[in-house]
Amino acid sequence: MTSNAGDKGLLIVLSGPSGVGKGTVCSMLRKLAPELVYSVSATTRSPRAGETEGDNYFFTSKDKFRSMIEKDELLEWAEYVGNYYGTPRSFVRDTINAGKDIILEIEVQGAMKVKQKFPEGVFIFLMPPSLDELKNRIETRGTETDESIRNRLSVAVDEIRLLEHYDYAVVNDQVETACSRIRSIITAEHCKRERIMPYVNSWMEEVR
Ligand SMILES: Nc1ncnc2c1ncn2[C@@H]1O[C@H](COP(=O)(O)OP(=O)(O)OP(=O)(O)O)[C@@H](O)[C@H]1O
Ligand SMILES: Nc1nc2c(ncn2[C@@H]2O[C@H](COP(=O)(O)O)[C@@H](O)[C@H]2O)c(=O)[nH]1
Repeated sequence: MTSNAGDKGLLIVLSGPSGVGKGTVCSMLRKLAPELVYSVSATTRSPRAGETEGDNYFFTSKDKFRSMIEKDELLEWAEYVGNYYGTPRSFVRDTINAGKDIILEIEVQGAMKVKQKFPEGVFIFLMPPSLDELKNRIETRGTETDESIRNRLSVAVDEIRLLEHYDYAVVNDQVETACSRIRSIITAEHCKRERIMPYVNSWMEEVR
């Protein structure tokens, strides 16, 4: 959904532990809600099979990543299980200034940094139906080494503890249902921000 002319778009942050299904939910949202814009992050991790430059991530060296930090080109960045991840600032700024809604799919440390800088953002935490199911999902995805799975699961509980700092929790039981919940949140946030009082006042003038 795009905002009224002249208004800024929403900055939506989708976080949650590794393997909960953030990427899967975002892929389906891309189909169901093509008007939403997706922020592509920079990372120092290696591409997985099937991942492409500029679509999944901007894959960068540690030196290049440090230079992006020094030049203040990142809205936020974090170190996550041995690699750096960060959100290019200019794309986010240009998108919301153009009145379009943008989604950042990022981990919790980065989300909290965005919240400090941009408290008017919409912060959504994607929850697994259970910790066993989270483990099952990250294992069956088949992309991580045993060590990476252990590291990712070991930070998951601390990540879930930060849930209270988010505006919404969405359980990813079924992908379609989770997408529908997220779309409802976006619609509600637009309704909350629309300046309806001028319209209401003009109707009231007519009935007076
Ligand atoms: N609702 C769901 N029900 C069952 N399986 C799911 C569901 N959502 C995602 N999955 C599966 O769980 C695995 C992890 O999903 P995904 O890669 O989207 O997670 P992620 O949160 O983006 O992980 P990461 O943070 O590591 O990138 C995938 O194999 C995906 O197909
Ligand atoms: N703080 C940030 N976290 C990010 C960003 N882009 C992705 N992520 C998160 O990192 C983990 C690991 O991702 P993976 O692709 O290696 O599985 C996951 O939680 C992502 O959401 C970012 O720009 N900043």
